[in-house]
Amino acid sequence: MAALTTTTPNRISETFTKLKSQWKVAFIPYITTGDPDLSTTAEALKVLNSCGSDIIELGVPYSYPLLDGPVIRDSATRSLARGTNLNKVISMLKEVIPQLSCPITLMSYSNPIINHGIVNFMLNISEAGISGLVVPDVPFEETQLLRMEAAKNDIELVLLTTPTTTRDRMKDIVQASEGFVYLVSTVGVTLLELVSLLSKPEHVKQVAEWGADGVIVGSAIVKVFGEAISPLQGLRELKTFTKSFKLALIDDVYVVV
Ligand SMILES: O=P(O)(O)OC[C@@H](O)[C@@H](O)c1c[nH]c2ccccc12
Repeated sequence: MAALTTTTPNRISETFTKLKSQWKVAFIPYITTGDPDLSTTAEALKVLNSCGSDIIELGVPYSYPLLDGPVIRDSATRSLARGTNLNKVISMLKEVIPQLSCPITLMSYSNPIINHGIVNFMLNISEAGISGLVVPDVPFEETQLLRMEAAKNDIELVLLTTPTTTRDRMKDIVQASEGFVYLVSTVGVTLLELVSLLSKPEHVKQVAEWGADGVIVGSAIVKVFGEAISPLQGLRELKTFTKSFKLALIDDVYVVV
């Protein structure tokens, strides 16, 4: 049982330590579970894994994804319309994660977690092989219970900051966050600039050159499935797309200071 093992080889923090020692920047694609359907998500995870993703961020669809942009919001709506729920997500992950070599971070709004029960949720995702968790709608001050239950199950709880987070609060968040600290580039003008920036491989490269330890690409990847004429076509495009992003990050040597 994963929850009881003392050494989890696939910790997010270990992945970053390894990449940093090689002067590499983590490539982290985001996809929404169940869009277009759960079996395609399972295949997409295998494609992302085999194309060199360092970590994969997987979204649990939610009906009020207030912190998401239009592309991810639409993909959550499509997924929920197909009947995706947390139990189905967990069962799918139990099957697929053993076939992957990169760690998976789950992204879920607080509501599905609370409905499932926090204690059960952490136990179940840990048993499924999940390594990290992002809960974007819980303010840092209210993350204590989540952090405690995550720690019991060897799940790294990733905390978020934004460009407007005060210095003092940011210090506390950086100290408490596990795996990595998620700098959300989605406030005001920064939002528009950075979101549009991260839609092409060269943009990812630019962010890496600014000194980030990793880059997360969500909307641009999710769009591939939204626009594909079939799940199979979506998977094909996902492959090409992921390879081009990954290539942009490895075709140069970065010195991150
Ligand atoms: O879509 P972008 O701009 O490429 O960024 C990834 C981001 O969408 C993903 O990590 C994410 C999905 N849902 C979120 C909620 C809050 C913050 C971040 C997220």
